[in-house]
Amino acid sequence: MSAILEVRGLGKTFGGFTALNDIGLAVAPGERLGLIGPNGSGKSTFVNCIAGDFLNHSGVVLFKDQPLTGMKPHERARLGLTRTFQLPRPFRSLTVLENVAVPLRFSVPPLAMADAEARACACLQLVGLHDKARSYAHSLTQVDLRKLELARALVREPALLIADEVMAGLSHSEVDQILDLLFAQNVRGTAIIMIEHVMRAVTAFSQRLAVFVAGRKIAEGDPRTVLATPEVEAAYLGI
Ligand SMILES: Nc1ncnc2c1ncn2[C@@H]1O[C@H](COP(=O)(O)OP(=O)(O)OP(=O)(O)O)[C@@H](O)[C@H]1O
Repeated sequence: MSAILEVRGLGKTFGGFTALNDIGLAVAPGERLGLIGPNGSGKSTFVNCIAGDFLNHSGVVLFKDQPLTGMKPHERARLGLTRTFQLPRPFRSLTVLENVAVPLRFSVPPLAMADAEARACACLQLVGLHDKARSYAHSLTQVDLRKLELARALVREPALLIADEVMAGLSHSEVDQILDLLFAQNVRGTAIIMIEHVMRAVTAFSQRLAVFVAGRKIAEGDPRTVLATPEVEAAYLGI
């Protein structure tokens, strides 16, 4: 099969500022791709353009060979392209289970409540939150909020998940929990783009690495090779 995601010539400006400049990137089905770059290099803007939260000013995004132009985020999610947000956005007054069931209630066709809850339960089992299913989202710890954010993105069994800094601020062992969870989901067939500043996690996880600096992709390929290139060392690691 061809790439599950193919981005060609993607550009995004904010007023006169160019946040993304002619980005091309492809992800294979089931692949684990790391996307790194300094603060402000355009990683989240890239995610927002792919997920449909931002309108790109040039270029095209193809998912399963279909151009996504004009499609809203929920329509892209229905196709199997989901993302997490850097700051988890649960419905704080709903329970953990209700939060995960909600996307299924609005799927096409919508699932009945009992079916949605059964699938949500299975997903909570996968991310290790099943014992907190009846807790309210506002009562969760940071790591559990990240797991809930992931569960909400994973409950539809997406073909591609974009995990945008899901490990920020977590302890060493909490990072390992999230890594295990992402590896397990990848084994189930989901391609994953990991955007992360936690370098040990992104290098352990990624089969391929892409590096953004100032809105441009400056390197892409095998992680070791990419990290050893002088341009990446200079621009990203500040060496
Ligand atoms: N809505 C917006 N309006 C104006 N400028 C924006 C907007 N969103 C992002 N930018 C700018 O675009 C650039 C890229 O930001 P972006 O958040 O994509 O970077 P990033 O690589 O994800 O950074 P970080 O690692 O800190 O999350 C930054 O200079 C940022 O200030």
